[in-house]
Amino acid sequence: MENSDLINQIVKKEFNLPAELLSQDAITNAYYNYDKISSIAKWIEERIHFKPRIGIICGSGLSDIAYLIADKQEIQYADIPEFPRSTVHGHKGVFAYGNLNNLPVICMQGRFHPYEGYSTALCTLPLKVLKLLGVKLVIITNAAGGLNPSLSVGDLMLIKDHFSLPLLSMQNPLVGHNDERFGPRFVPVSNIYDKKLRALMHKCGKELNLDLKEGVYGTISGPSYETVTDSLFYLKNGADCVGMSTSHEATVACYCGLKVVALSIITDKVAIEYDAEDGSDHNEIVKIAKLKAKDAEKLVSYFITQLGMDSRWLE
Ligand SMILES: O=P(O)(O)O[C@H]1O[C@H](CO)[C@@H](O)[C@H]1O
Ligand code: HPA
Repeated sequence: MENSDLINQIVKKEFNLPAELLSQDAITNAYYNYDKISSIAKWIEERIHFKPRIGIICGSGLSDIAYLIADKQEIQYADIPEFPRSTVHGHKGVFAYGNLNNLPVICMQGRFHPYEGYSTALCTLPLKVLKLLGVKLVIITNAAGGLNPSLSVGDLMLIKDHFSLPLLSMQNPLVGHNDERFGPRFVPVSNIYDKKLRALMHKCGKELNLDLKEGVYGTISGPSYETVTDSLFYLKNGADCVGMSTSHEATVACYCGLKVVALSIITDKVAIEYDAEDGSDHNEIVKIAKLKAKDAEKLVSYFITQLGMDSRWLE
């Protein structure tokens, strides 16, 4: 059977309507239903023989976080049936797994972005897979452009909230039929970035002598960067930095009952004055993220050690 016939058949069964009449997120969620995602998780489980408790998503240029894993093993996304592929420079497309400071961790070296052509539901499919693998907490990282003049290139920023026009305007991964086995239809999101985990992260930052900032992450859909007016709009509405990921991932993690902590590396300063020079360049962003990744790695590693000291964090 042709793939499009199959998709139409699945959608028709769920909605009794042709797929053409539905949003991409609704179609994705119909296709990647609970059974399909369970079979992806089972495929991975059978190969890794390992129950991860912590998931890490590596942002652009931040794949080396995975090298913190002592006995690291890998699965390529390309080998996993019906799993998307990474297409962006700085995103390898690999699940790395093993023990990190004695805690079982699975690390996504590469995420999926809506601008690659994936629906937000597809971009966040891995969070549902992580949930079924046994993950309780996710550490999301990203490279972001600094909007707030108090942020400098190289700063580490703990995310306390997000502001996302795409999420507010129907690019929401939870659109479509809901399966309560993952989470509820309507999801409260005012405390996605757990306050206690943020306090723990700040404690870690202090003990490591790192200058850890805190702020709001703004999401645009990309792949074009933001105009000056876009940036001013985000800044005026509370965002301190801007990127093209994270918010939809954190939303799905929260929906699935996973605890979320998220970190941005400020890789560039976004222009907030008209006619200023435009410094946004992805190769440069990846280069800066790699250069500055050491502090993020130290922080993540120490944070995981702290998580290991109290089993309640990973309940
Ligand atoms: O958010 P991550 O994946 O770190 O990457 C950031 O870098 C890319 C833009 O240069 C965008 O994908 C943006 O979201
Ligand atoms: O300046 C930026 N804008 C959007 N996304 C980004 N990701 C890294 N830097 C940026």
